[in-house]
Amino acid sequence: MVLSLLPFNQNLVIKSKTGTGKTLAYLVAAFDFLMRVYIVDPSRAIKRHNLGILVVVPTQELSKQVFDIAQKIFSEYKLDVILLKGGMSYGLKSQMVLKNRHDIVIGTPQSILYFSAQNLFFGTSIKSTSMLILDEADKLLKSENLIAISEIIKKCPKNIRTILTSATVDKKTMDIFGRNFYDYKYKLIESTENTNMIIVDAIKQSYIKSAWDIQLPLLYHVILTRIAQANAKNNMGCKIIIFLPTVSSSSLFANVFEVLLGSKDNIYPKYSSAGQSNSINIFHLTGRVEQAQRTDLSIKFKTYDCSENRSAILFTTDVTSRGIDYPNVDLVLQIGLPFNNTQYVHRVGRSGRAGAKGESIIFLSDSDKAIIKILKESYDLDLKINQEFRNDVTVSLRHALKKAENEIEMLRNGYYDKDNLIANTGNTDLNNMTILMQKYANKMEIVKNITPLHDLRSSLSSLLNFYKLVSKYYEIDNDRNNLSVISLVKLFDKGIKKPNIAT
Ligand SMILES: Nc1ncnc2c1ncn2[C@@H]1O[C@H](COP(=O)(O)OP(=O)(O)OP(=O)(O)O)[C@@H](O)[C@H]1O
Repeated sequence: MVLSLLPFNQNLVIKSKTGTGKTLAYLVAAFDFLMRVYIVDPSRAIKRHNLGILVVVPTQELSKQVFDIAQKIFSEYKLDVILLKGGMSYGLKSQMVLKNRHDIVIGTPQSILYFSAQNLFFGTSIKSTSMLILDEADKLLKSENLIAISEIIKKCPKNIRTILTSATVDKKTMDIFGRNFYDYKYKLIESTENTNMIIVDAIKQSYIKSAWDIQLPLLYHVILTRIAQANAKNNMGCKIIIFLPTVSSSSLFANVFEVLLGSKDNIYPKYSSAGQSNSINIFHLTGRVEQAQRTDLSIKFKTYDCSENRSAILFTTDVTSRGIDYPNVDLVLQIGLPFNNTQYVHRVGRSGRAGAKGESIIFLSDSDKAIIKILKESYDLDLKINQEFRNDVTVSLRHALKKAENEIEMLRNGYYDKDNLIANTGNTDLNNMTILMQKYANKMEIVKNITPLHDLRSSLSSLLNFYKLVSKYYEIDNDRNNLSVISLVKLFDKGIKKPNIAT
């Protein structure tokens, strides 16, 4: 679509649903533009300190992803693509910029500003930029990034050509851009007539009613059900992304599921059901993970091979919600609320990419319900309750969990034959909630003993802070909600001391 509008003489705003190929579209448009610049003024193509295209993206992961695609297009024509990535030594970055031409430079606002301040040559070359691209423009023009973007734009020439893109770019974004930077005329390219519909139809969306004191066992049930269903079909595993509101809560959940499902810390390997423990890999990626490790994790999850019943589960925060293209993600789960309606859209859009089918389920406690109305109003989206994991499933799960915990209590007090209990947990019949919860409760004993109290504490206070922050947006009753979130502690009640959390 973008190509059909070429040659163009205008700024572009590219808006299309998540996962429909905006990156390639803007890179091809940018490539075409740069070729025209070089034909009109061949000296620009050979001068070392001219910058052709500057691509600004919100995260390091996204900058690497755009770099990989840009290299495929630009390198064919011996054009230089430079990635300003975090964690590179200053000397190495300097060398790259000095040695190479600057046909296309990709970075986050922070890496671009850092490097332009540190390196005189890059600082000078940015003044000659021909085209500026803001990928995930609505995110980049939010208050937290606005100062940095403003600094970058001040360094660029006044007559610069621009491309702004995102699935959720809207008039408000364009107004912010126009008001703060240029008196802006642009050509809007939209891939859909119904501008409200931002999520592709191929993603099946639903919600599950889930109070915080049941989140972990219910999540365990949902994950194992989906994996069993995938295994039954051609021995394939699942790729699942699980979003949590904060870094600490995502760490807590990742650590718990590492024990519940992963191969590490599997203290009693013989209790794991056949083919399960070694075939589920837990990944954990947040902004607090060191950059080199983040890149490594990201590549491993992206290229994960789900054949032979192998599954990968990524616990993450919004660092992964925008633009990141992990192919073949079967399921996106959200525990609790996203920051706002656009974050919901971007998270869901990690599934169902490039025409693939996908699924999204959000776990909502009673206080979280306002999001259903907000999604209806903003995107005309009818989020329906999930029929497979309805209330009666939660009720029977609660019942089975209580029974399993009582059994363990009896075992602890010497009333049960340990081997008898363990033998039950080896059963793989997921339809049998009693057995499933026995298995869960048994593993949770390990979790409770190894989870540091301070992890539980920091996870809870981060959740409470997050909900306080978004309570106005979602019209949440803070006091009621706090009690609900704190009930997550119940899941850790035995084995470790209950923390005293101030509300
Ligand atoms: N012409 C094409 N034919 C087939 N696949 C394509 C085409 N263009 C892009 N893709 C693939 O589509 C997937 C999604 O592309 P991309 O990441 O650019 O989506 P996006 O629209 O930017 O999504 P988001 O809004 O989530 O950032 C990628 O795996 C990409 O390789």
